[in-house]
Amino acid sequence: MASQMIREWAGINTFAPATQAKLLELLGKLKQENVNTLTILVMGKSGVGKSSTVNSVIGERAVSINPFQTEGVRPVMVSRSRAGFALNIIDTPGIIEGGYVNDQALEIIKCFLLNKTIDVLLYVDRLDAYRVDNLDRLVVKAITDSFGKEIWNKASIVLTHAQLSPPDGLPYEEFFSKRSEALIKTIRQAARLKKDDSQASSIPVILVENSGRCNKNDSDEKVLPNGTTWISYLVQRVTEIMLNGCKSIYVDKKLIEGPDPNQRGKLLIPLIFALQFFFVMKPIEGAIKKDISRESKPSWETRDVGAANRKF
Ligand SMILES: Nc1nc2c(ncn2[C@@H]2O[C@H](COP(=O)(O)OP(=O)(O)OP(=O)(O)O)[C@@H](O)[C@H]2O)c(=O)[nH]1
Repeated sequence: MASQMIREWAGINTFAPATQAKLLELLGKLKQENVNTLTILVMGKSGVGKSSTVNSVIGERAVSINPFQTEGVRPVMVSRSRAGFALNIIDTPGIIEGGYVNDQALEIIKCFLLNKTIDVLLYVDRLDAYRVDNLDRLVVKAITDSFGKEIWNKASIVLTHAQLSPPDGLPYEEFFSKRSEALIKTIRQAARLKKDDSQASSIPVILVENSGRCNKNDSDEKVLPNGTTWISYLVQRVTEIMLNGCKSIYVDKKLIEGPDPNQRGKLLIPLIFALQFFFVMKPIEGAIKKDISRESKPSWETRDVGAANRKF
């Protein structure tokens, strides 16, 4: 029923014909694999370009953009359908406020996601930020604590403001690769991903330029300084993540609330009692018995016993 209410994805017609053709080909590939719905969650710090990226991908101004960081805004799900395929993109507000994770904002996002399935997470940041700081770690940790480590198997980093000239004459690719490595390292550390976690070493990084001044190639497609036609590249990477064999994340009550504190450790109680009995009670009992058997009776006790015997 919900799919009947989804608006047609008309924004795709605003893209260059070459981009449209690639997107429709990718949607066809998903449908071939029996994927008819794709839900993308967009998260990141405030003002990094999350909403702008949603609008760029949808091809219309579906969510509002604010040049000033907005706090306390609710998540928004933009749904569009095309040829029987439903695309949902969930835009979320930044979760950092005053240098800390805003728990209330995080709770609102989690409640919004209840009973939804996250197929792909786009973790958005800016390419033109020159270092990774504690805020990045806090956001990554909050995402991991909320949806589990597995969310990173379904994630990609998105770096906006990608039409830049790197500082100090650094080649574009070198700057991009250094920025990506720093962010991937931070995600691995903050999310505590181990080397054998399937996607830990290969979180894809997608470059995005949301500005209307983004360059275009001869086919009128939006193109980055490294020659990537980024809209179709983004959808291609998203398709690959969708089909990468790792499970999508279903957000249920248990995931949001964490394990039931009343159940936590309940199974360990008999084991703890058994250990206490064998390794604490028994040795103490043994020691007491040994002590009693070794005890030499005091002379007054022996004397009294002798006197008492004589009386009888
Ligand atoms: N030049 C350039 N500007 C961008 C790009 N992406 C976003 N912006 C600008 O950055 C500002 C913030 O963008 P938003 O899309 O509102 O960022 P957000 O992450 O959704 O922000 P919050 O909703 O506050 O968390 C706006 O002024 C955008 O126009 C980009 O790729 N290039």
